[in-house]
Amino acid sequence: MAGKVDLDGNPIKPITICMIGAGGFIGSHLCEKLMAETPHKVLAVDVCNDKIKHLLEPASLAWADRIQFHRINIKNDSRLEGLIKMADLTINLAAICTPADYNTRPLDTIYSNFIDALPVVKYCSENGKRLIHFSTCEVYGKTIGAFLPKNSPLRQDPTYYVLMEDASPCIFGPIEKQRWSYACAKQLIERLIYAEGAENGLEFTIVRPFNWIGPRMDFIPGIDGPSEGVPRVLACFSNNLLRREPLKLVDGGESQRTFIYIKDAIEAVLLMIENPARANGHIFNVGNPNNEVTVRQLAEMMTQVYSKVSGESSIETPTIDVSSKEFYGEGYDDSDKRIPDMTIINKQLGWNPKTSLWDLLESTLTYQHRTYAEAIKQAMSKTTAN
Ligand SMILES: NC(=O)c1ccc[n+]([C@@H]2O[C@H](COP(=O)([O-])OP(=O)(O)OC[C@H]3O[C@@H](n4cnc5c(N)ncnc54)[C@H](O)[C@@H]3O)[C@@H](O)[C@H]2O)c1
Ligand SMILES: O=C(O)[C@H]1O[C@H](OP(=O)(O)OP(=O)(O)OC[C@H]2O[C@@H](n3ccc(=O)[nH]c3=O)[C@H](O)[C@@H]2O)[C@H](O)[C@@H](O)[C@@H]1O
Repeated sequence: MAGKVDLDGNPIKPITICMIGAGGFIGSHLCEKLMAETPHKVLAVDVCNDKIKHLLEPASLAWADRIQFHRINIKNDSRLEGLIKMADLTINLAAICTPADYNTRPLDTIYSNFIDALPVVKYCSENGKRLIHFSTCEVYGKTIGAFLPKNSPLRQDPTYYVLMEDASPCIFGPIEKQRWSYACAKQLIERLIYAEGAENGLEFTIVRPFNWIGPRMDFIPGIDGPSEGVPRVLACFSNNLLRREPLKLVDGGESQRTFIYIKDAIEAVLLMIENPARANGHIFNVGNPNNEVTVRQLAEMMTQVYSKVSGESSIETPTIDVSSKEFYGEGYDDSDKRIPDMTIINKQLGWNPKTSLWDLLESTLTYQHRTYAEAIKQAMSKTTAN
């Protein structure tokens, strides 16, 4: 670790990071990376710490004096400002960020993604502290191409679908499509942060993740989350595979996504942390443009990979179609296609994703099988016995 330099050859000084939402999927991987590979300290803020317990206990861990957990709900806790003041950098990950909530709990979604993020921005700005804020690729909404006639050759032209931080518009559906409550709240907090930078000199970086996936993402309903809960697609499909039930394709599974392995994405975040001069003032797409599939193709790949890692043959009807109204309820809508432009992150940080979709699914589904298969079997046999 000693002697590590940044991208411009300057020595990297150890810093203290206030990480809000550290107990979630991305936070847990970022904490792991910071503890294992850097000298930085983390003040980990979250309402729960299940996903980082292995980094907090036992006290004999090599990094024990570099990570502290603070159980704080940022909605209403006066300790937050003190922690931000103690740190050199604040990273805000806290948010409601599962699509099943956007149309069913739009108020909680807007409060979580905008109102609750406001004091964090304000404390950073007032105290002259650097902020890395987690936004989302959903701020782009739908592509321009989605509005072209179905048979238009322009749909094949990247100008109409590649998403660029400094050029693409943000295209959301009507207000009654409450799906967009999340994207709209994230867009407004981005604009506020940008304005704090322009008017008050806030040093900020905004991250727009494009479907980061991997171990510890969300929960498996009925095992480590509510039975009726609907997590993001990786956990939904994992749950179906573990229970040997068909994977549900919403509205035909035609939407397209690019998936990136969490470990590749965390490398990009570490570069932002350790290269402030190159990251400040920028908005970065972080995704893998080479890993594009339709949701239907994702279901087929996951079925094949799960069969390989579990040694179980796949079921006779591996997928079924469901309507979005049935699956998510009234007010759902969808992004059609998400290809990140990589120009800015390449130029500023020289970063590129590495892991193919096949490889990332193999390591992730190996983890899902190892972590949950036994618990699911037991839960299912209990249900049958009752
Ligand atoms: N995973 C992705 O691919 C992805 C994609 C786009 C954007 N993002 C953004 O990245 C961030 C992190 O996402 P994630 O996938 O790790 O989600 P996550 O739900 O696993 O983590 C969010 C964490 O924030 C905590 N949190 C929420 N509200 C809080 C509050 N009021 N006080 C304290 N803690 C609170 C939660 O307990 C949770 O541990 C979010 O802002 C999300 O919008 C993630
Ligand atoms: O990950 C991201 O980059 C962003 O996008 C996600 O949104 P989305 O990709 O729509 O969410 P998923 O739940 O992962 O769904 C992906 C697609 O799979 C479909 N789906 C989901 C679950 C399922 O069981 N079946 C199914 O067909 C959805 O309708 C959607 O088209 C979430 O909004 C955020 O976590 C994040 O901001």
